Order: sequence, then C-alpha cells, then structure tokens
Amino acid sequence: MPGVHTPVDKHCGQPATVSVQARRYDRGVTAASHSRLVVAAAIVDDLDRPAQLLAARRSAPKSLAGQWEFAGGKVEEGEDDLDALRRELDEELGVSVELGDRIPGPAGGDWPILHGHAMRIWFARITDGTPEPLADHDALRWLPLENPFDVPWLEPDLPVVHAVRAIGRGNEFSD
Ligand SMILES: Nc1nc2c([nH]c(=O)n2[C@H]2C[C@H](O)[C@@H](COP(=O)(O)OP(=O)(O)OP(=O)(O)O)O2)c(=O)[nH]1
Repeated sequence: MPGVHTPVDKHCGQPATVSVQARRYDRGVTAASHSRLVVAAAIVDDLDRPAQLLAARRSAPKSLAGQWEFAGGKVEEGEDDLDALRRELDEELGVSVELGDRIPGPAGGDWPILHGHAMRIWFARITDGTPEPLADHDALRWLPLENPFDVPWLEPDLPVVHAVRAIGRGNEFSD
C-alpha cells in the first residue's frame, strides 16, 4: 500500500526489535571509531502519497559544499534521536514536522554515511513553517520522487534516495 506512515511505534514505525538493534549498533560504532549517529528527514509533500522530496545543498565544509543531502545532523550526547531531529529541522530549515516511517538501512538498521557516521532517517511532512536554508545549507529544492536524481547527492546518500523513492512510491522491491 502506498503511504509512509503506518503507525507501529512512536519512534520509527518499525517493530521495536529493529530500533533496539540499531541502538546497540550505534553504541558499538561510537565506542570503536568516534563516529556519530546522524538523524535526518526525507521530507515529502504528503506522507500518504508522496510526490516530492525536499533536498538541501550543503554550504560547508568546503569538501562537501554544493552537494545535496537530507536535512538533519548529529545527535548530541544524551539527546534522544527524535528530539535531535526536531532540533536540527528547526535550526536548519525553520520547520516542524509530522514524522512518518523510518527508512530502514542495510539489515534494517542505520545507513552508513560519510566519515564512518551512521544515519537514521525518517519520512516527514512539514506541519509548520516554510522551509528556508537557515543554517548549513545555501539552497533547497523539491525534487520529483519519481526521479529525485537531478542534483549531485552526497555519494553515500544515493542508496538512501533509492530506498526513499521505492518506499514512497509503494514499490519497495523494485529498486
Ligand atoms: N545532515 C546530513 N549529513 C549527512 C548526510 N549524508 C552524509 O554522509 N552526512 C554526513 C555529513 C557529515 O559528515 C555528517 C553530518 O554532519 P552535520 O555537519 O550535518 O552535523 P551537524 O549539523 O550536527 O553539525 P556539526 O555538529 O558537525 O557542526 O553526516 C545527509 O543526508 N544529511
């Protein structure tokens, strides 16, 4: 069924065992390599029938500037992952959101991204505010979910974009 907000649990819309495993994984990675948990949002125009995906162009650091990503950022020490996501979306875009399902990465966990970090990402729909590139970005763009590849995404985000597209189009196993 199309739609990306089947309410299953309050955190990620996935069975509780999945998020428990992901948390264990994060602790292991953090201890081993100073990598961090990054939380992000695949902001779509509609959680039931998403047709557009919001991408953000990084303005820093120089090595990443000009490449596109999902809005979000690092979870601070002791911070809840969803609190961190809401904080980042407010700081970076000036919006509040309704969260949809988590987008499961390899083995149902988090996605490997740059610098050994791990990204946990949810579908989201803006409920308050008009998104603007307030911090860390210098441009925003709504991309058609049918073909969201018209911008140079950060390389590790490409599999995530494929998953977002497949799930969002109700066609998880076609990509
Ligand atoms: N926000 C975000 N970061 C991503 C994505 N893909 C990806 O590889 N990353 C990497 C880039 C960075 O190394 C790291 C996130 O760092 P960040 O600079 O956005 O975090 P932050 O807003 O908390 O900022 P700071 O604490 O580093 O100043 O994750 C993505 O789609 N969104």
